[in-house]
Amino acid sequence: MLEVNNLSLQMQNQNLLEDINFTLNRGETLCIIGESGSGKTTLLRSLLGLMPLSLGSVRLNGQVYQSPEKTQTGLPSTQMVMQDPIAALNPRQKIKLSIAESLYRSSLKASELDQAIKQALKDVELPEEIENRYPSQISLGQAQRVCIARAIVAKPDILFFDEPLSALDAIIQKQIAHLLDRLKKQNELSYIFITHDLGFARHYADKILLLNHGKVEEYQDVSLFFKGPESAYGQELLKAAYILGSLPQKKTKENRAA
Ligand SMILES: Nc1ncnc2c1ncn2[C@@H]1O[C@H](COP(=O)(O)OP(=O)(O)OP(=O)(O)O)[C@@H](O)[C@H]1O
Repeated sequence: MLEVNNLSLQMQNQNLLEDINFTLNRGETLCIIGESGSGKTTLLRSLLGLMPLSLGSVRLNGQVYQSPEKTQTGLPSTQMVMQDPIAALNPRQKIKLSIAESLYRSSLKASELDQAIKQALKDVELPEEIENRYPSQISLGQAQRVCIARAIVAKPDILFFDEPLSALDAIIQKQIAHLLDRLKKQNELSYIFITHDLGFARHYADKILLLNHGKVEEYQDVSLFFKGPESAYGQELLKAAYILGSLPQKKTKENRAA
């Protein structure tokens, strides 16, 4: 579905991204990991056409959307969920309007729009009455659910997430991670996550893309990566995560289902 070929990005004579290649199929989750400054956000921004490519291409269902000759802002059938849900919502708008904005291109009648918003809130397990509140009148966890509702209401094929759980406490993180997993299975969605949380990546990813100084250190099936990364950088990263306790010891069938 999504194909990234030889993507490179230079800015101010610096190689911010170099020769990035990966694919994402329907129903797959890719986690982009790597230390701070490795180029994760830059990669996401270049996929979305917010930064121009120097080389390479981004294709969606066979069609080129980004290349040095062509920069299209926003890929069709994609939506984005950011790290800070409160900052992502307009404080002066009721939740209902924030969700409705995702459908501004659709030709839905008012009653259908209303129904789609109610269904999206139900899908993210929020009470219907939240639609009439302002962002300041809901919790952080509820706000992130609203942002997810706003993303899924447009019925995308791919959702991009930039650290969507990092602003939340552990219990809410777990609830939202489960919600995202359920929505993915129900709607056959594909996900691309930027995350520093290797425990999350091990649990939810199908594939791992490890970046270091704008280059791919590893692009691996999740189980192979966590069994033993091939690169010295990958090994060092996992070692640090085990020492700091940010990576639980073993992924088993039982705890994957938990
Ligand atoms: N518009 C820009 N012009 C020049 N350099 C940039 C630009 N945007 C990002 N960079 C540089 O690109 C590098 C990668 O930044 P990026 O934000 O992609 O890293 P990251 O892996 O997402 O980091 P973090 O995990 O801290 O969010 C950094 O050195 C940054 O300073």
